[in-house]
Amino acid sequence: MRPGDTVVVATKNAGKVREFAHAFAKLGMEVVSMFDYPNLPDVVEDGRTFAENARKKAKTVGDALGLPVLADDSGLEVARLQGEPGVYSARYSGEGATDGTNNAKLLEELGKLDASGVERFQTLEDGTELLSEARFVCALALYDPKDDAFVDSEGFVEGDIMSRPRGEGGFGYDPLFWLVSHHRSMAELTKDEKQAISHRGRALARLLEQLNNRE
Ligand SMILES: O=c1nc[nH]c2c1ncn2[C@H]1C[C@H](O)[C@@H](COP(=O)(O)OP(=O)(O)OP(=O)(O)O)O1
Ligand SMILES: [Mg+2]
Repeated sequence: MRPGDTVVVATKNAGKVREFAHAFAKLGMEVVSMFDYPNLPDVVEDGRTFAENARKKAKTVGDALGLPVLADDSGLEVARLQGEPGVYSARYSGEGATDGTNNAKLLEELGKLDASGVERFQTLEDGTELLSEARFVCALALYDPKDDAFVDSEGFVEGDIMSRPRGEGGFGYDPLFWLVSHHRSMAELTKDEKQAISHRGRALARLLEQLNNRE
């Protein structure tokens, strides 16, 4: 990946496309996604880990196009839900899931838990409660069909799940993800702020570092 290159990202998630486009633009690279290649095969995300799913997406699309491809598999792990929704984050609320229905399902599941015996939750100035510790995970896989080789990386960010959404930025579970460090939700960060601390931003920085070290 060099300035002037076009990076193919094997995703149908518009939020991810925006974040990768923003990050790669700073490096002088353009991003295209599965929205630009409508006839690609569907990828069944049946891996047990984020890393397996990222490789599967990258390889399926890379082999179909005959081009190097970057894929992202990511999700939310919630401590009081024993790490759920994890690799099922995108389909947490079932068939036809949207960010809205997934966020509602998350609050519903946390609402079902017995709060007795649990340490009193922290409450923010506006009355929002912090319901559980959580982390976002992002696995990236860069696949080159020419030599059937992968470069992998991972990134994480820790936060807390909020009892109600705040902010308009980002996507997915961002409005429910509180960052103590910023005293804001992930959806209240600018694109640059999110890139600097997010699971995806960190995974991308690590991937680029590995590529630089090879040259
Ligand atoms: O920065 C993030 N901020 C908030 N939520 C996020 C983030 N990153 C991933 N997430 C959530 C969204 C989705 O529920 C799941 C990803 O699922 P994942 O299968 O990797 O992506 P996807 O199906 O939306 O698109 P695609 O597979 O075509 O890349 O985790
Ligand atoms: Mg997916």
